[in-house]
Amino acid sequence: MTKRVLEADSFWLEYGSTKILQNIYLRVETGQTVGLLGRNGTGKSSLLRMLFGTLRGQSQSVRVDQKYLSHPYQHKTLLRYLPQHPFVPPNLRVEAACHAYEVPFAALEGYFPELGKYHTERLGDLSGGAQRLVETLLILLSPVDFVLLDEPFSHLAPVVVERLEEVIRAQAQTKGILLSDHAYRPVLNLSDVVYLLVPVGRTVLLQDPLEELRWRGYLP
Ligand SMILES: Nc1ncnc2c1ncn2[C@@H]1O[C@H](COP(=O)(O)OP(=O)(O)OP(=O)(O)O)[C@@H](O)[C@H]1O
Repeated sequence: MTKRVLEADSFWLEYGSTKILQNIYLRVETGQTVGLLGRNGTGKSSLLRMLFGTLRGQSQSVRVDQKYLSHPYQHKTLLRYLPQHPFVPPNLRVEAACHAYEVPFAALEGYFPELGKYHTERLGDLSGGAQRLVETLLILLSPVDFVLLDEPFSHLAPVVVERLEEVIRAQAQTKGILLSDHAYRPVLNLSDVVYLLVPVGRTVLLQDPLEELRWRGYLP
């Protein structure tokens, strides 16, 4: 299978006179998981939204296989994005959501048999954690080349996080996965490459992640 490469650079984002992003370079290949860490408010979610194309900054360059894309989200088989907050309409049933995202319900159930009973439930009637898990799987198992995951581990019990790590590992055989989460251990376990977003709005490619995360003040 031919490798595809997603790149972000020249991102410039200001809210009013506050600079958020200004010196960004990030690269994800299919077959690879890339971690994105950073303290609260450094701009990780903004970066992911700009990469997806739904947030426009003062400038941005998103390229796939060296070709510039102005609205990446419009390329249906290219990439999908898991936002931090619920995004599936709460009155939609799980089976209908699967259909909309082109993910067979059996695939969800295959990884998490306990989701089997929710087939005809409305998303909004699930527990917060179950809803988050279903939404994360819808994105992760989508038939696309790249997935952007913003805090996929939040709201999940540790045992579920561990199993979700396995799903990410399996999907990263063919997809490029950009993973941002404060649960840094799973991020470091899974990632082939790790970037740290440091103030003001600059990505640093980490050579020795644990060591550098300590001396840069991300870890205590
Ligand atoms: N619409 C907006 N208007 C003004 N400021 C905003 C807006 N959206 C985000 N910000 C600011 O931009 C900064 C970056 O926010 P963002 O959510 O991207 O950070 P983050 O690194 O994802 O944070 P966290 O780890 O806490 O989720 C924050 O200081 C936030 O307050």
